[in-house]
Formats: sequence, C-alpha cells, structure tokens
Amino acid sequence: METRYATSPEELPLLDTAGLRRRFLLEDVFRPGEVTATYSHQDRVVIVGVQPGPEGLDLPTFPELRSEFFLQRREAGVVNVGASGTIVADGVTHELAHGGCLYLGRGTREVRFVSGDEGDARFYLFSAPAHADHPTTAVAPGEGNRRELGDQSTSNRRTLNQYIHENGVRSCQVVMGVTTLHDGSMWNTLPAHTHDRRMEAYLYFDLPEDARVVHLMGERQETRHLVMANEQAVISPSWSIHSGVGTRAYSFVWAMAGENQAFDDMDPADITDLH
Ligand SMILES: O=C(O)C(=O)C[C@H](O)C(=O)CO
Ligand SMILES: [Zn+2]
Repeated sequence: METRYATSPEELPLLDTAGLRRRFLLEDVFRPGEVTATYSHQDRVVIVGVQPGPEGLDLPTFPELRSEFFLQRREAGVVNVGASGTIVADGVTHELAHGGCLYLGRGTREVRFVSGDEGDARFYLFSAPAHADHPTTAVAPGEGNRRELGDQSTSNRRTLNQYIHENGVRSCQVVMGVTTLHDGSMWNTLPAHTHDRRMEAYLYFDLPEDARVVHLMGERQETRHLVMANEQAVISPSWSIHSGVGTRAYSFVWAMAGENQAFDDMDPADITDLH
C-alpha cells in the first residue's frame, strides 16, 4: 500500500508538475489481476482498485492498518467502472453492473471480487474509518437520488447520482456517487466549491483513451491543474476546489469523508474569483 501524507494549502504553490502528480494523482488505480491501495492522510481514506479475472481476488488487509481484516474498523463504498462482476461479502453475492455501487459495512470479514463473462470488472473502492455497523447494500446504476445540474449553454450539463448519502444508503462517513456529463458538455463541478469539513476524491471513467480531463485544484485564488487520463483518481484536500474540463464527455465517481455528510454543505467559488 502506498502512503500519501496530507498537504497544506501553503505547500501547493511550491510544487512543480511532477510534485503535484506525486501527491494528488493516482495514475495506476487498476492493474489486471491485482489489488492496488493508497492510504491518504487526508481524513485517513484508503483508495483501492481491484481488477480481478473470472477466478476472483480477495480484499486483503495491509500492515499499515494494523487490523485483522480490512473492514475491521472501516467501511467502504465500491463502484464498478468495468464490465459486470460480483462482490461476495461474507458469503452473500452482489451483482454489480457497470456504474453500480455497493456499500460494505464495518465488520465485513471476507470480500471477494469476481469478473463476469464479458471481460474484467474494475472495482473502485473508497474507504474511511467507521464507528458503527451499517448494512451492506447494493444500488443499481442510476437508481440513486438523481440531480440534474448545469446547462448545455455553459457546457456543464450533467446527471449526478447520489448512492451512499444521508437520505439513501447509510454509512458512518462515506458519501459516494457518480456524475455523468451529457454529450457535448465538458465541465464538471462548475461553479467549483470547497467543503472544509470533508475531503473528496474523483475517479474519472468512460473517457476515451485519446481524451484527457484537465482537473483544477488548489485554493480558489491559487489554482493548479493536473492532466488526467481514463480511470485515474485525484485526491482533493478539504481546502481545495475540484473541478475539471474534458476534451470529451465522461463520468466520474466522487466520494467524500470527514466531519459531516451534508452534501450541500459547500462553499461555492464564483467563476470570477478563480485565479
Ligand atoms: O458534477 C458535480 O457537480 C459533482 O459531481 C460534484 C461532486 O459531487 C462534489 O464535488 C460533491 O461535493
Ligand atoms: Zn465537492
């Protein structure tokens, strides 16, 4: 497991492109037949990528966690961004189509990821410390709480699906969903925002191989950018905006953890305030 320590807002402007990418970008979330994991000290979240074959892969625990099993003191949300697959959690099988979500509650001992017949599933897992048990629950793609956002005239028309949230599948900390840009729209999360009570991570997916997303981050008066490819993730500290523009339409998994779960508790950044 890779460890990423927390970054303060004062440090960000001192980083060059390589430094920014080292701290915030997860370039290789998925590797065939492997489980990858990154421990971020921003709210102690762990981001895991699992690309199993048909024979399957188990979710291991990691020495850094000092726990008997991964979810001993943690919970996790999972979204499948690959072909259909299944997750077997303590003997119960959950089918996950492309874009489907599964909440895994604290105390789940055995988690096995398996790909179906159509090719490799790619499971993106976002985990945070948990202090209560909530039931493991699946949500089919598009079955969350839907919000239509943006407008074609500002190239930011998108559908946001909240899966794990205060009024949906319950959790201790994790808030998770998927946003999909409408064809011809390129901008996500514009106007941008911060939420000082929660960190957030984005995983961009369904982006063609020859396309990129220019992801904006940093304090609103001191922004930087990362050029990101399909199925790469980015860590956004609570003080950082997180917004992006693609060269094509795309989807992204967003996931947050921290002090509260109030989705609308955010401080908008006027477009004219960005520097
Ligand atoms: O398109 C959007 O806007 C989003 O998806 C925003 C994220 O959900 C987010 O940043 C929540 O804080
Ligand atoms: Zn946000």
